[in-house]
Amino acid sequence: MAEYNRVSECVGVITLRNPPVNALSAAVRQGIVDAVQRALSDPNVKSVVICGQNGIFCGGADIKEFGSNMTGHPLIPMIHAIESANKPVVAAIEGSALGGGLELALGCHYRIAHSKARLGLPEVSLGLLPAAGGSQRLPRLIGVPAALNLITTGRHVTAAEALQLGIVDQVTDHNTVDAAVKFALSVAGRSLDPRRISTHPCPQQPDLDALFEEVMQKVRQSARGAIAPIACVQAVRAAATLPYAQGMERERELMATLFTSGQARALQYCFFAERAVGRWRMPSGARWDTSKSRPVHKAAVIGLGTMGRGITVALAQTGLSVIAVETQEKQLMEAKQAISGMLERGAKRRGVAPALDGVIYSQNIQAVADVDLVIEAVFEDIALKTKVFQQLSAVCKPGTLLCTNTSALDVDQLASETPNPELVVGMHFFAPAHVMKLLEVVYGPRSSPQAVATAMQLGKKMGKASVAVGNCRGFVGNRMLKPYIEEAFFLLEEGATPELVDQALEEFGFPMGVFRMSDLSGLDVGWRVRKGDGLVEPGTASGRFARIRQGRRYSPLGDLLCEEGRFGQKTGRGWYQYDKPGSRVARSDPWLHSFLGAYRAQHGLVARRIDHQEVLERCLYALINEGFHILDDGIAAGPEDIDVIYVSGYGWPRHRGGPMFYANMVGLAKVLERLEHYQQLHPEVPHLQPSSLLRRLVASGSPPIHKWGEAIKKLHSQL
Ligand SMILES: C[C@H](O)[C@H](C)C(=O)SCCNC(=O)CCNC(=O)[C@H](O)C(C)(C)COP(=O)([O-])OP(=O)([O-])OC[C@H]1O[C@@H](n2cnc3c(N)ncnc32)[C@H](O)[C@@H]1OP(=O)([O-])[O-]
Repeated sequence: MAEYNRVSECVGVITLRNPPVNALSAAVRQGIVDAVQRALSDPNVKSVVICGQNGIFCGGADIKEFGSNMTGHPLIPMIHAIESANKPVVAAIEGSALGGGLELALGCHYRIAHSKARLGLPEVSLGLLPAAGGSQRLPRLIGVPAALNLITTGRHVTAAEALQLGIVDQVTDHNTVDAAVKFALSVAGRSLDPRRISTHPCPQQPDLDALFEEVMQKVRQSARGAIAPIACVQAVRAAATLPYAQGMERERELMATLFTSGQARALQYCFFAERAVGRWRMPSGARWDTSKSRPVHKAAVIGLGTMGRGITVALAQTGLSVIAVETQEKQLMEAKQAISGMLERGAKRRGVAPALDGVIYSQNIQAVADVDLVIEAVFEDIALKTKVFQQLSAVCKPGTLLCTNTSALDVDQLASETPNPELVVGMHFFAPAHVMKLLEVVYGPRSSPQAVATAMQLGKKMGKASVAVGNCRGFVGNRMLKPYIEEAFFLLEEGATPELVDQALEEFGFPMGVFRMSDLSGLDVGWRVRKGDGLVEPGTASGRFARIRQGRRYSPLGDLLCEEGRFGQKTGRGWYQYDKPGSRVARSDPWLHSFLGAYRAQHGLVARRIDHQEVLERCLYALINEGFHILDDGIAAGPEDIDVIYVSGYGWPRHRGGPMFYANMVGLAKVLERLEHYQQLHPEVPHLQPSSLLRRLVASGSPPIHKWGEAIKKLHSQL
């Protein structure tokens, strides 16, 4: 709701009250309408200030209302009534003014912001566009290019940048409401016509068509199938070419195409899923709100290879002091240089001083004796990691949390090498660790809730999307990736090409298909893991048993390429060819195509036509099916955990919501039917065998995704 007071005798102050972000719910909108009416009809009131309680102006329209029929006073006429008021209305912006919140402020005649405030129109990140006049008023206020940038990216700007752009009139370091009241007093009685943004013509832009063409091309390229960014460009074009009223009509039309779209639902699901994973819970019943994290003032990183360097930077950027340990002197010197460079570049981008002094380098593991938390990032070898954990147990002070950055090894096995297994968790970062958002916090059966709480808290502090998952081979992300990659290999055997498979996945929205991604990360990485799994035996890549390993279908295609030294970009040859080792532009390789032909002939395989639909169904449904096994095993607490992992760490297109959300959109019965179809065709492929949880969910009427949690609990209780 919105509260109304009169201060300084003649200033009406309207305070939005809807914790935690004063979202413009129906009650708040009605409260504003009533309060504005009171202020305008009170002869004692000369000017008005609008602000938000608890140091935040307004987080925009209430996203929770989008799922149901919108009721209450509409936003557009509410804002119009403020703009056309005959008394100056000043917005006092603290914390955030986002989406409808900024649109409300743009309807006011003046805007005062606190220096720490953030402003923006992030609707595009929810699959929408600024639909309360923002797409028409912002270009009129700050010009077309700047408005296009803010609206198509959805980025938040600082108060300083907002002042420079002309969005706000004043920035203060003091109490913003007081500053706004003082300002409101100073502008009482002034003409307001020049302050009604909607009445302004849009600043002329030379060569408008060329600008919009260029922006639309860029947006289409980066959108990868998302429709909202394109609609945002079209809405701003309306502002630049049409009178305000017609522009508003165009804004309304475009919003109508987006509001009920599957993409908007997927992106709003992601918004809430990213907040839901912070409310973690373990099968033991331990939860985020009943488990206290330990304070971490000092941390350490053991092993300064690529991952160790990125982790050190991510920790140092939080302001923590970090001990970075590397036993090899040459490696240590190289790491120091690399880390300093990353810290300086990061600080420059964020406009802050680099935290170089926060990192202490050492060759001696003794140096970590008094830290609160250690992250081990040495080479992915269980024997080496075990030795490091034994050394740490001997060196570290009591209570120090021992975390491993392993991407696939058994966290509980490492824990068993220490006297306090409850202090051991996995912190699985993704390369580059100081850039990639995702962090899998892996708990073993003996990890304490406090250890999980501390790792999750540290992840949040590093700005990571931290997801708590159980310990198993490959945890969640890599475990689901395995059947996805295997299906891609099988499709090559049956007639597909890397180009066809990658094109299907990239049109779906992935930044890179399986084979381009494999060339980037290096084919030898997967080869080493398959060797570790005992799947690769010398000389078994040909002959009758080449395509059956451990009792199931196996494709040695990747192994054969590695035996040829084709590791991908780093060798200039992989599934594609590259101009030279290290270059990134993939080109079709005739050698690879004739190799596939020869391989099929050798194994009596006849190539057949494979379409994009089959590629998507086999690769994505195999991945999703593993997701259901993971939910059934309790390794992930809910579908949101899996979806946040895939969207923030594996390139799953955000406008598709994530693998489990996508399965829900496609329909669980359809996913089950297609898996059964392919399983019949390929009985030697166990990962196509539908998960029993999927079967049971379909049998129980395919409940909507937000009901899966309770449905799974109920199904488990019936077992
Ligand atoms: C017509 C108009 O054109 C259109 C159509 C629109 O206006 S569309 C809407 C456009 N607005 C946005 O895109 C802004 C979205 N919000 C944010 O970016 C951030 O929230 C924040 C404002 C920067 C604060 O960050 P935070 O880190 O301090 O807290 P939090 O954990 O994120 O959020 C705290 C709690 O508030 C909830 N919440 C936040 N914003 C909300 C919103 N707009 N509606 C409903 N709930 C919201 C959130 O789910 C969480 O709930 P819970 O998990 O505790 O139950």
